[in-house]
Amino acid sequence: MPSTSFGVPEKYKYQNGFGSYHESEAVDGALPVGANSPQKPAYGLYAEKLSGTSFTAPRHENQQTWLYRILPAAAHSPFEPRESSTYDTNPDRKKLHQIPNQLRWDPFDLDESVDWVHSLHLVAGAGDPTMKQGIGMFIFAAGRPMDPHSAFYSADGDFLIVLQHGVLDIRTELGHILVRPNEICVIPRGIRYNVSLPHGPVRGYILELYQGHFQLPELGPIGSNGLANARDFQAPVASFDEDTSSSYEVLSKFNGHLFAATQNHTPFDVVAWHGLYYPYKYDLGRFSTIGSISFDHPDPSIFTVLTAPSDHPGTAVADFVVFTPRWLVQEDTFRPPWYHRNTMSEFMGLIHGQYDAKTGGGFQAAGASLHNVMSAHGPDSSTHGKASNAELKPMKVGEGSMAFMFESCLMVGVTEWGLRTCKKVQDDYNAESWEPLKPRFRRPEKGGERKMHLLSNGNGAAWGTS
Ligand SMILES: O=C(O)Cc1cc(O)ccc1O
Ligand SMILES: [Fe+2]
Repeated sequence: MPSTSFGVPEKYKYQNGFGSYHESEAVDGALPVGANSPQKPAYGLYAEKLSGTSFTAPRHENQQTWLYRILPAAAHSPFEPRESSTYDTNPDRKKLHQIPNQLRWDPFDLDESVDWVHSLHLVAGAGDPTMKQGIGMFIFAAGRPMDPHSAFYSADGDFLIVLQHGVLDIRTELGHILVRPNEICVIPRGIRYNVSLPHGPVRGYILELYQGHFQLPELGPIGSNGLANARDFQAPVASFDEDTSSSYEVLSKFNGHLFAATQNHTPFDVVAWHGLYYPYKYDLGRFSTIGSISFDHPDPSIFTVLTAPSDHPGTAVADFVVFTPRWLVQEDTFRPPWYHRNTMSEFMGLIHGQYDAKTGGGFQAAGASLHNVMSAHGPDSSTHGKASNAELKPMKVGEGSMAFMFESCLMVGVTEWGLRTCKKVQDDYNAESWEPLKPRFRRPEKGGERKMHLLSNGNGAAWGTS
């Protein structure tokens, strides 16, 4: 296999940029010039359009891609239902338990017996893919490559894949993506792909977005750079096979159910493509983290990598937020997150290391937690004890660690699998985390003890205290 100068195989070349118009041809001249659908596309290819938004979506949201392929995707037998009694990603509302409890899961097991398609477990979600509304949160754990003569797609939404263990070799219609530790990958609705596992078992989390697409958050006063920079997102280059004589299976996740169709040609026959609708990956190590350099703990929205907005500005159906290694330098500040109850729901996972708000040991890599709408939470008792007495010198937290959050404006329900079948829910979460907190209130002996922080002249306080 040809290699680049860095030893990375040629097939894993990428084009850089988020939301960028990209074009790629594996054979010179395969992309038509100045037109999308010529009467006879070059080399006898078929032109096929793949739309990720309605045709008439506003220009800044519009995402369409033109594919030039050996045979159109439509050339297959009718889809048949598959494994309907066992395939368990169906997000039917009746199966979701909406409960106010704080939930935490022990690390999910690796499962070497299944491939990618059968590795998907819906843990929690809200909404309904048939209405193109809401989200699904999945755990995946697989140990077998997909049959190389198969391709999978989800008609339900975009997959944001957060890899926790192993390496994913994803062959998509638009080219290859190698997802390595600490990387995430987005595969938009409808794109067909095959997952093989070059380094053995894999495990991780998926946020499926039933509505819209992910975008970079606004930067506001931060300015034009910072957080996830557009240039660090990588899309594949065109790469194709020519097999038109053996049998392939196309698997579809359609409203959470599995369907299969057969065809006598490879689904990976796209010789060239151009457009705005494509899969991409991002290395979380490239996230340029921003924080307070004076006092107080800022909202975690400053850690947003990608956001999927609702119709209401500033309110996300899903934010993907990362807690990266970072310096904390705030003066006179309780540095971990404050105790809080939020209108948004928060599903958290840990890729590796230790999350600085939960040092009690119960939140582990490959585990998860859910703090639903208005469910009270915050640092566990051990973290509170340490942080309220810590010497406030500059301190690096999260070294070697990567925690993340799927935050949503929607109330999230937990599936039967998430609540019971997986057998990972911790029954001592509250008892270990917050119930041990002791009252610390004491009445002032005389006068007040109102303090102003170091940077203020204190005038405001002086009027109100003795
Ligand atoms: O609950 C959590 O650990 C996530 C979180 C982190 C933070 O810094 C502020 C608020 C918040 O919900
Ligand atoms: Fe929180």
